[in-house]
Amino acid sequence: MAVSHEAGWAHADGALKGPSWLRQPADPNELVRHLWSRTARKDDGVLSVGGVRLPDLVAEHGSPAYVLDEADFRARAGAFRDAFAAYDVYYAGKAFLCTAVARWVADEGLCLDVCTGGELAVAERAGFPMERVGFHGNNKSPAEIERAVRLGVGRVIADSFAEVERLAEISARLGVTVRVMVRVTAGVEAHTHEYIATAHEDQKFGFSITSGDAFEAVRRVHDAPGLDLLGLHSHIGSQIFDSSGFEVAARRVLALHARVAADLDVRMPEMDLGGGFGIAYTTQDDPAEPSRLAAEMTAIVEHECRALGIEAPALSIEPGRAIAGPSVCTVYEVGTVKPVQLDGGAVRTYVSVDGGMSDNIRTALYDADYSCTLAGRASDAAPVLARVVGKHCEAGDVVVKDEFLPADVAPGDLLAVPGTGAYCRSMASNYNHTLRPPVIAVRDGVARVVVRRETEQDLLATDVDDPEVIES
Ligand SMILES: Cc1ncc(COP(=O)(O)O)c(C=O)c1O
Ligand SMILES: N[C@@H](CCCC[NH3+])C(=O)O
Repeated sequence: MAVSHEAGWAHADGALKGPSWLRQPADPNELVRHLWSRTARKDDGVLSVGGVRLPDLVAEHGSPAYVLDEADFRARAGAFRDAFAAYDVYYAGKAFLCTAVARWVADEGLCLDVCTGGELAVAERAGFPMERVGFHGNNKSPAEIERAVRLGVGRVIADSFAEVERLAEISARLGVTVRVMVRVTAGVEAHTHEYIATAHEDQKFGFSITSGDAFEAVRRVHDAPGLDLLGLHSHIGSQIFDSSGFEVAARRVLALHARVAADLDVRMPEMDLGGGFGIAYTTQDDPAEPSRLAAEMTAIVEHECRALGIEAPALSIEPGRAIAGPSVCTVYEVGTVKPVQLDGGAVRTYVSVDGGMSDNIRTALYDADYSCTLAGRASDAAPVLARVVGKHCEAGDVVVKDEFLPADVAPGDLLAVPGTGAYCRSMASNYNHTLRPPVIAVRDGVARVVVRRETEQDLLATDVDDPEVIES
C-alpha cells in the first residue's frame, strides 16, 4: 500500500519539509518524554530502558529487538485497574501476548480478552484464571468454542446466530452453563483509520442494533437453556481519542439494554464498552489518562441510565494498545544511509534498518506515524529530515515516514522507535523469510528474553523437505 505523504515531498522552494506537526527535536540527546516508557532515559545520548543500556542489550541479544519495560506495562495495567475500579478491566491480548505478560496481567488483577485458540493456549500455559478470561472472535471454530467452554472461560462474546447455536449445542452436550455476551454494532463512525473502526454497519463484527439482529440475538441467548445471558458488548474501534464515539455507542447500547428489560422482562447484569483508547505515537497525539477516561465513561453511562430510568449494569472495558503500546520500543541497527535527490533538488535521507514491515506492519498498513531516536551515542550534527525504511523487497516498507535525525547517522548506529508494544510483534510476519525478533523484558537493570528470536531452524521446520513429496 502506498505511504501517504502529507509530508515529505519537496516543496516549491526546493526544500524538503516534514508534516506540519513535525518539529526538530529541541535536544536530540534527550527524549520526547511522553512518547517513551516510564524508565526510558538518555545519558550522553545512550538510551537505557529498565536500567539496561540498549547497546549492551543489542550486544547480548542482537537486533532488531522489542524492548519491553516491565515496570511501565505493570504501571499502565494498574492505572486502568485503579481508575476503573468499579469496572472489570480485560487486557486485550491481541495487542501483545506471551506467557510472561499474561502472568503480569493476572498479578495486576486484570482480566484477559483472547480471540483465538492460540491466545487461549498462552493464557492456559500462564495458568491465567479462566473465570477471568473473555473469548472473542467473529469466526470461532466449534473446536475453539468447545475448548474454551471445557477450560471454563468466564464469558464468551457471541458474534453471529450460527455461534449462538453452536454455543447452545456445546453447552447441552457438555452439560455446562456458558456465560454469554452479545456483541453489537452501534452504527458509530469512529474517528480512526477505516481498517480499525468496528462499529459502523457495513463490516463483519457483531449484531446490528438498527436491523433488529442484536435484539433477536439477545432473545435467542436468553431462550437457550444452557446459556446465561450476561449482557451487551460494544467495541467501536482502535486508536480513538475523541470520546464522542464512545458516547454515541454507549447511548445506543444502553437503549437496547433498556428495551430488553422492557420487552423481554430480562435484566442483563453486565455491559462491556470495549477498548480502543489511543496512545501517543508522535508529538501530535495527546491521549487522555485512564482516570479521565473513567470519569467520562462513567458520567456518560450514569447520565443515560438516569434518563432511561434503569439501573446501571456492571461495566467492563477492554484496553489493549493503551497498556502494551507505550511500554515497548524497538531497537534496530542502521545498515545503509542513502541520500536520494528528489525533483526540485531536495534530498531525502533514507536510513535502512535491519527490520521493517515484518516487525512493524502498521506504517504500511494504516499509514501510521512513528518517531525514532539515535540510541547508542550522542551527536551534535545538524538534523536532517530522514525516512527510516526496512530491509524488505517492497517500496512501502517504511518504519518511520518522517523524522529528524542527526546528519551523521551512519551504518552501525542504533535507532529506537517508541510505542511499538501493541500490534507490532502480534502482527509480525516472516516476509522475505526474516526471523521475527525477540521480546526482551527489562527491569531493574536485568534483561530477560520473554519471547525468543526465531531461528532459521524455526523457518525451515515448516518447510517440507521430503524427496517423496517434492519429487512425486
Ligand atoms: C473486541 C475488542 N476488544 C478490545 C480491543 C482492543 O482495542 P485497543 O487495543 O485499541 O484498546 C479490540 C481491538 O480493537 C477488539 O476488537
Ligand atoms: N491491529 C490494529 C488494531 C486492531 C485492533 C483489534 N481489533 C492496529 O495496529 O492498530
